[in-house]
Amino acid sequence: MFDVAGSDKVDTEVLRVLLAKKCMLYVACLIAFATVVRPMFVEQSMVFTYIGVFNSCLGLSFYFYISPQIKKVTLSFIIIFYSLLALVPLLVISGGVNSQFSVIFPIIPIFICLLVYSAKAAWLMCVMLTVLVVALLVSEMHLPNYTEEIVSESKTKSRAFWIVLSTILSTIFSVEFLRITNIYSTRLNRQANMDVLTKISNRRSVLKSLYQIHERSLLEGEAYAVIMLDIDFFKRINDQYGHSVGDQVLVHVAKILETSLRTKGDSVGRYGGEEFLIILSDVTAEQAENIANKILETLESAPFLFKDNSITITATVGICCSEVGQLSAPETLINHADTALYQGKKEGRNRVICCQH
Ligand SMILES: Nc1nc2c(ncn2[C@@H]2O[C@H](COP(=O)(O)OP(=O)(O)OP(=O)(O)O)[C@@H](O)[C@H]2O)c(=O)[nH]1
Repeated sequence: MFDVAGSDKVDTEVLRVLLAKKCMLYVACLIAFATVVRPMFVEQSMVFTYIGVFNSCLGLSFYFYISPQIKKVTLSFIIIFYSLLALVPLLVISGGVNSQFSVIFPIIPIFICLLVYSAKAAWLMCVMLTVLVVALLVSEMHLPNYTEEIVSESKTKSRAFWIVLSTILSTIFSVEFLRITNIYSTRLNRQANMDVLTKISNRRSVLKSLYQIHERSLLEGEAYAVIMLDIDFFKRINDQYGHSVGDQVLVHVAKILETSLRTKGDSVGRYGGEEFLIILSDVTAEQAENIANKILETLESAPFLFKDNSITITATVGICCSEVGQLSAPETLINHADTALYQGKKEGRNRVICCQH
């Protein structure tokens, strides 16, 4: 039953890093392939072969170096560094600004946006490429002409201008694309984690918080509490006032629960139907029991007002606290809290039961 929250651990960041890693392998293989095949069709200096071998080896070493744990900033720098290290010698020996390889420039910021998802990295690459074009332009008369091609100065300048312009344009478009996809992904993420009716976290999201709190508690040696809260005789409210009033009661309860908790460290979500899951971080069993009792008092003292009716709401709570040093799996704590909740229902409802595990 916890598959959804568990699979969230493999988040989009990790997938992006794996994609970047794969791209590094493809680029290395492509360069190696071009290094072997190109001389079969075009007469070329051995320097191209040496650069090709160097570039594919460099790409392969980055492929092995990149791991899912790598930081976004490091990955950005690797891609920028690799692009420049691969391009500069190639451009120097193949005609500088007039090289056939300079057309690759505008594609690089797009790649960076797709792989690292960083507008800053894309702009940094754009600036580096512009500096490179200017440096090649300035140093042209000082560098030996390996291609022995004669291109007029005005044509070289015009080419440099268009390369820089298209690199800037492609950076603007890719950064804008990134901004729009970010807006959509934030919206989708919010929808995927929110309960449609009560607007608090849904089951998936609260379970995710549970795993996060569990992992933090393991690291910091703190205890946490899992609380299952179920509204008493909710079916009667539905039957007596209708489902839409039942829905509003759920919203009312969700609001009370949300305002009763600390904004930092605690978490509440709708677990299903009229059942809510609350996670309290860094608490003792006694503190958790006090908080749960307070929540029940608040619920009872804040009836749901509907037309001329006042619906008093009570709930039953089952609590299970983790033990420092021997933290049970979150699943076990939920099962124990659930058992305590049903014991509370059997004993007459509107009460808090702490599990003994
Ligand atoms: N209005 C509304 N009702 C819901 C929703 N989800 C579940 N329910 C209803 O909640 C009721 C739960 O009924 P029971 O499981 O018998 O629980 P109860 O009446 O609260 O009784 P106890 O839990 O034993 O105190 C059912 O009638 C469901 O149809 C919802 O989203 N909106």
